[in-house]
Amino acid sequence: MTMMGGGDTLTQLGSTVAGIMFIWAMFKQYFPPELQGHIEKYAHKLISYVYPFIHITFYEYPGDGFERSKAYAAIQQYLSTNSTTRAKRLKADMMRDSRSITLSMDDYEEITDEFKGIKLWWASSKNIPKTQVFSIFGGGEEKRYYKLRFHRKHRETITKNYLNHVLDEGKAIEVRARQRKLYTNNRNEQWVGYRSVGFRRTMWSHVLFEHPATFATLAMEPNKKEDIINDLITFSKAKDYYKKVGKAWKRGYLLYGPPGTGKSTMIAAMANLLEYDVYDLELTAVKDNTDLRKLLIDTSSKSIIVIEDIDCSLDLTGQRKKEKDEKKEEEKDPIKEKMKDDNEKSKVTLSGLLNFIDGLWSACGSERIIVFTTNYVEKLDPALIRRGRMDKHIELSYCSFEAFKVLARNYLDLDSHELFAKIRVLLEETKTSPADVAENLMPKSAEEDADTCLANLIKSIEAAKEEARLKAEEEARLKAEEEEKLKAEKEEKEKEKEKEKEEKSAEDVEEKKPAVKEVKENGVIP
Ligand SMILES: Nc1ncnc2c1ncn2[C@@H]1O[C@H](COP(=O)(O)OP(=O)(O)OP(=O)(O)O)[C@@H](O)[C@H]1O
Ligand SMILES: [Mg+2]
Repeated sequence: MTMMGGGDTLTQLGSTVAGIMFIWAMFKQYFPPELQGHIEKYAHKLISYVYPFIHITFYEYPGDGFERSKAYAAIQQYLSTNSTTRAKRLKADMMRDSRSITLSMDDYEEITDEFKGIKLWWASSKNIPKTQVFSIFGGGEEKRYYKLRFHRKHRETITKNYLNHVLDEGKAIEVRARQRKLYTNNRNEQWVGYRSVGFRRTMWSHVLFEHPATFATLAMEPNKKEDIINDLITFSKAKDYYKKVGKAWKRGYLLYGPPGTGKSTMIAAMANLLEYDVYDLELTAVKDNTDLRKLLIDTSSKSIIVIEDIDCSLDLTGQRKKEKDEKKEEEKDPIKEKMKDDNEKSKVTLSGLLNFIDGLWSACGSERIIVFTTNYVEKLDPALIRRGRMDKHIELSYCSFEAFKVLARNYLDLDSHELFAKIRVLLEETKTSPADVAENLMPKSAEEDADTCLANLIKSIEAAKEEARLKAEEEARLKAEEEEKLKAEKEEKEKEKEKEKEEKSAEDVEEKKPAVKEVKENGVIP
């Protein structure tokens, strides 16, 4: 492969011509205007004859310079895979958020590329400004750019096809190499902080997403699991379908069930299956509906937006009422006031949240999954979880025998064991969460083997069973006592009523007597 193509001599020629043009610009005032026109016309002809190339420059930070150009990033990816075998001087770099070293073309290096038999030259370079401006975010002091050079007769093909090819290819490489991220939303005040130093607002902070959970390790009935996996994969491939039916390309999942049944684990498994980023939205840190919308707009496609324990984050009307009451008592205490300011309550309303999920704004960006988790599905507003908002409702419940088998395989590499039958019966009788089962199956010391772990599990379930039995007994006893008490009270009341009745009838008799006497006295009785 050629490193410095035939274009190199032409480049030199080009700069010579440019030099001549510069001198011409200085002296042209001494020529009469008609002659000027003639000279320029022929000069341009001459230039295009000896220098038939077109240059296109792609800056890393175009425009105001805060946002890195997407085209530059894509070209960098494209060239780094295409150039490492060809360029002599390479630059090793630890890409942001990546753990491995990536190689790219060093500054002032040039490589050739070929597209449909057309030869092109890519050069990387940078402008160093005369005044050094300090910038902590890079991109401020040096302006890096890539320059593409090609023969002008290929203009059509290059601008229409080749550039698209480079951008698409670059993006695809980026997606393949990308490290997935777990984001969480910052409090509103922190956005302003970032803005004041001239960096673009960051509403989300992130770390690398490295949760090891997969659907293979998730304990759940196999057919239910299969169903969810199919649903997710169908969704991720349904771009054209969603377009056809006129729906935004997104899907809502509601995960509900008791604590420790794998709701959070399932979200991680979903992200790993589809290779999506995860946005963990903390609703209580969102100031109001407008901020909620801004957060939504700032999420990327191919992502899962998660709101955990939605029933707790969304105590909407009650929350504000309580705040007012508290204010009266605390007004004189400055420390408490300050503390309250710090955890100022969110003013996100139910309608704000509904809009977040399927309002007009939710359609910007695509390929997004929204997941709610809750322990109490019955507490949620029906509007929030109706189909169309939360399309699929998934119940995660206590550990079944099938789910136990998955855990036994994960934790102990066991497919069967003589104790399985006993465990099956116990699991059917007692509500045990997969988290509890998993905890017991994990060896606690080097001496513990599968047998001891299973025995531990049995012991633990039996203890839980005993506890549940005692609790049920206690409850039954309390209930019986309560009933007894109620019955006694009722009897007491009835007795009292009886007594009242008797007294009343006795009084009536007393009252009637004088009336008769009176009548008799008047002598009206027949
Ligand atoms: N179905 C499951 N399959 C495999 N592991 C599970 C499962 N359920 C729970 N676990 C284990 O138990 C732990 C707790 O589970 P997880 O955090 O997913 O529960 P959760 O349903 O989100 O609970 P909560 O409602 O309290 O948030 C996990 O670390 C995981 O190892
Ligand atoms: Mg959870």
